[in-house]
Amino acid sequence: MFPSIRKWFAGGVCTSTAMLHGKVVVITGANTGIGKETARELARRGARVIMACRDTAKGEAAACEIRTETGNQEVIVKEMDLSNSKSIRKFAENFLKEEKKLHILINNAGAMMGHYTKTADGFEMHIGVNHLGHFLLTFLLLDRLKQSAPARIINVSSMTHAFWKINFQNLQGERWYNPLLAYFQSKLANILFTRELARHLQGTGVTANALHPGAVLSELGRQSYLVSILQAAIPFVFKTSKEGAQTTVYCAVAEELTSVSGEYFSDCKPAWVAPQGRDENSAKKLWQISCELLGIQWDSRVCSEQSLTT
Ligand SMILES: NC(=O)C1=CN([C@@H]2O[C@H](COP(=O)(O)OP(=O)(O)OC[C@H]3O[C@@H](n4cnc5c(N)ncnc54)[C@H](OP(=O)(O)O)[C@@H]3O)[C@@H](O)[C@H]2O)C=CC1
Ligand SMILES: CC1=C(/C=C/C(C)=C/C=C/C(C)=C/C=O)C(C)(C)CCC1
Repeated sequence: MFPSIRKWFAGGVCTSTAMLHGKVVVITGANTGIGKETARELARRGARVIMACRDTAKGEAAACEIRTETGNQEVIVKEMDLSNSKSIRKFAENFLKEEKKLHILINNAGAMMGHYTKTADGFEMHIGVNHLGHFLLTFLLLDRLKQSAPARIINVSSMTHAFWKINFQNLQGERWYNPLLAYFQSKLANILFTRELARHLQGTGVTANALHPGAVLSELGRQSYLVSILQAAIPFVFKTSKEGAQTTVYCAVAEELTSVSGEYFSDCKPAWVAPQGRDENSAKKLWQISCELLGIQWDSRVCSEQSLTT
């Protein structure tokens, strides 16, 4: 009985055997948890994997393990702190100098905080790292993705997007604050961003999809009492990080998703999106506010080039 219950909690498995020789992948937050297991699997499939990590020592330890296990020496660590737009711009600038192709961008990194904190740019940490950091990174790397089409952008969101809304009157939590609600808001932002991004990318050969990895026994709860308690109290309902990486790997490699864009997946299949994640007006409003906060103009070639030098 127990193994079958455990198998149910383990969730969907990516059955595609597609290999990725000659493909370049960027994964944020790849030093641990779901990101590390995604990096391991894509390296095993032959991709050149750039692990974008804020702590390069932790990143190098993970990369070394992956290189040894898979025999793929093209697993590279680069520094990027999503809580600092200067660091994101520096990463993108170096990447564009060094890499001529980018086929898969996986916006995986995620912060879950226990109290109010701000990024170096003064944004509330959840919206700053989980949404705005990835929004800026995607903007800076988009031309390379378009040049490498067919290409894919994958945003790791969460089922918790359904538990809250985008509070445009209190986006940065300055009026009142709850860290868990701020996390939920940022995961909803991931879905709305994906939706609007897919619309912008129509006809470019670049797709954008979002996903829920499942409830995963990773380091995500390190600063959240609630998640730590859940992980300790009911560990059997949580996936391992390898199980949690399956839907990301599916979105990255599945042949049937080549021209699927703007969708949301869980357990390697399409999943239900809460009404607030399907709201086009919110998606457009969030897009516009994100551009304003980051000082970027998405559709302007001139600004896109300037943004790399400022
Ligand atoms: N675990 C779960 O149950 C669920 C997770 N998710 C999502 O999955 C994704 C991966 O999370 P998971 O593997 O579980 O969590 P982990 O905490 O294990 O991994 C998160 C990764 O993000 C990195 N990160 C955090 N802040 C920053 C930053 N400022 N700049 C760069 N990297 C950063 C971490 O780096 P470092 O090690 O240096 O802190 C780490 O590599 C997240 O987006 C999360 O929201 C969604 C639903 C459920
Ligand atoms: C109890 C229980 C569940 C546990 C859910 C949990 C523990 C979710 C954690 C989500 C997190 C941490 C999301 C982060 O973005 C399941 C698996 C739905 C199945 C039904 C019973």
